[in-house]
Amino acid sequence: MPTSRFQIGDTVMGRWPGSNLYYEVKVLSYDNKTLLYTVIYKDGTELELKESDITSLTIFKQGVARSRSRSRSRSPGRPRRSRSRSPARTSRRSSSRTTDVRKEKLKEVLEVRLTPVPMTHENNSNSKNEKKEENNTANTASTITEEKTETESENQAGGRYNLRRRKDQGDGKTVELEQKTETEVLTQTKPPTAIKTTDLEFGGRVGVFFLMFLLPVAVLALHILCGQKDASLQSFPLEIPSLQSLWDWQVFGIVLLWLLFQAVLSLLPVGKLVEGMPLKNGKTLKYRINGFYALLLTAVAVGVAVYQEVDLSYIHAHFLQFYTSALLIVTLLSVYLFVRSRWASEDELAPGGNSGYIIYDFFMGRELNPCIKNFDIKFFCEMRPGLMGWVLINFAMLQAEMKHQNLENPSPAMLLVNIFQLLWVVDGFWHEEKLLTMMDIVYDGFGFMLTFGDLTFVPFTFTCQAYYLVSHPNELSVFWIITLITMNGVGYYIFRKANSQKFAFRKNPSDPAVSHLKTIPTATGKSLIVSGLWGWVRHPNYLGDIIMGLAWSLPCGFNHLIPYFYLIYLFTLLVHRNARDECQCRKKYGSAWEEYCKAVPYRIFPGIY
Ligand SMILES: NC(=O)C1=CN([C@@H]2O[C@H](COP(=O)(O)OP(=O)(O)OC[C@H]3O[C@@H](n4cnc5c(N)ncnc54)[C@H](OP(=O)(O)O)[C@@H]3O)[C@@H](O)[C@H]2O)C=CC1
Ligand SMILES: CC(C)CCC[C@@H](C)[C@H]1CC=C2C3=C(CC[C@@]21C)[C@@]1(C)CC[C@H](O)C(C)(C)[C@@H]1CC3
Repeated sequence: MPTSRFQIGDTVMGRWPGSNLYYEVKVLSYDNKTLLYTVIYKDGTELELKESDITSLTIFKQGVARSRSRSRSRSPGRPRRSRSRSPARTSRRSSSRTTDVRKEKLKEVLEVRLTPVPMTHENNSNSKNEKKEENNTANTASTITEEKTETESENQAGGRYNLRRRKDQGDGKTVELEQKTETEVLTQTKPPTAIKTTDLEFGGRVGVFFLMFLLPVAVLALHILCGQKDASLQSFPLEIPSLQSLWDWQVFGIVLLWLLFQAVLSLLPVGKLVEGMPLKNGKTLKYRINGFYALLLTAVAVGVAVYQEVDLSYIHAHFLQFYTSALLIVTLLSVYLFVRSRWASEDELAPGGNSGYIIYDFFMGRELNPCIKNFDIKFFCEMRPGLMGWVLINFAMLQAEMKHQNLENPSPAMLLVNIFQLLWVVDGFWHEEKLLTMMDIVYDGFGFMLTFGDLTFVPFTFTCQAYYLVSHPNELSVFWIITLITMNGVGYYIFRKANSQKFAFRKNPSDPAVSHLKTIPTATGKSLIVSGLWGWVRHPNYLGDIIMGLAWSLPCGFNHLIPYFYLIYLFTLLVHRNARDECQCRKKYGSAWEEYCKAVPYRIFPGIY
């Protein structure tokens, strides 16, 4: 009969899963069967820990004192080796790695896997920055991170991997790893088993099956409605196009050339090379951040084409054919992605697209970062052809409007829609690097949903206001123009300020631009901003985006609902995304998140819970 070393009620130091940080915890109970202690952290989080992840207060203090004196006596020339629990930190490391560093990285990755959510948005923080943020939690946490010597770290490694969350948070994803010594981990030939997706989104298999047909049909319906004289929803379906009119080989060729052109631009050796977030296998992919240059070069190419009297209104005249061509490419690409994922190692699979159900996994995407050599197909599709295509199509609609309505200059409504959306796209490319830390890149697989979203949904629905205005002119008074410019400006300010503030804070909380902000410390060492925009609502960046979305639709007037499609989509997507993100934050930050929710009760809209 095993006996426990620590007693119920004892205050001891417990390791936080996925880290080298020790916190003061209270022992709540001991399970003789699993040999696990249930402990409660000061922030209220309850976890199950192994005995080897618990140490008594006295031994812990002696250990810290010993390692401090050791670090003091270290020769000044020898670099201090600091270990991180953050996957982001590793992204700054030199690409020529030593075996030691690789080992350490693998350990970190394994540690990170123990965290309830296999992702982090923290980006490129260096050890100094991270340390600063940890200091925010100094009142609750003690860290031996900096003081650890290599031998100590490695000795400890053996017992580090099976910290277990006390409660499965209901996400159905495995958060437990078998205990392995570091040597076992490094010499194993097979990567650890991938997390199986059991918690299905979007209504599961049946839901995604219908979505897969509904989405393309909905976009088609939107086109038909936007393009026909009477764009009211009641008049649907009026002008159903013949099957023949949906296809044109020349258009298909143009779409292929566009994709190729954007792919070549993305490979140009201009712009900085940055490392993405560490993958499960410990590797990081390198990305060339040259989207802004690619946008400029695309603008030059389009300028030259217009100068050569290429009639861009061709895009308007063949809009449906462009859509069907893109849809065919999306379908073929999704099949390719699904088939190639059969050869992907389990480690390369996305946590959300590995249910074992073909339809579901095809839709959600099995592989996280499908690459051809160094070319990350997902990262490319997410930003390049769709976003650039959006701006190009808008411009083509502007030309089509002048042609169809015999105008010498584009209408103010068309100009506003073009300028507002161009500003957003330029902003996206200017901050392209930040995309690397987003949920879509770090967490979601690349399947039909994202390929469809990136290559057809973005260019063919985000352009619906401009498409609508070609055949539905709307006069705008000066008052309206000023109101819309102000609205877009306010939305953009909130969107940009909130995103930049969070990014700067995650990078370096002591940055003078953000150091004045009030924060709530969390047990993970990261803090949550609780003042300024992030103290107003819990997702101010979404609010800014929605205000902009409204300013993009209002220029089309109030005659029809159809130009408000983007706003309705954005609202639905961001409300769903907010719920998804909050669920993950609750798991990541436990009671600190609850405290944040109490301090900032509104989700996206001020005054609305
Ligand atoms: N137009 C469109 O189609 C779409 C636009 N977008 C836009 O993209 C942008 C990014 O969106 P998205 O990635 O979804 O979400 P966020 O940029 O809001 O990222 C959410 C993460 O931020 C961190 N966080 C949350 N609250 C706080 C806080 N108080 N203090 C510090 N960190 C906090 C958490 O991660 P951690 O703590 O781990 O850092 C959380 O997981 C938004 O502006 C959105 O509007 C997004 C989707 C579609
Ligand atoms: C119902 C559809 C299939 C859903 C598709 C959703 C996608 C179109 C969007 C999901 C998140 C996106 C983002 C951008 C584009 C649209 C998609 C892919 C974004 C890259 C655009 C540029 C911005 O600056 C951004 C903030 C980086 C956006 C991030 C999210």
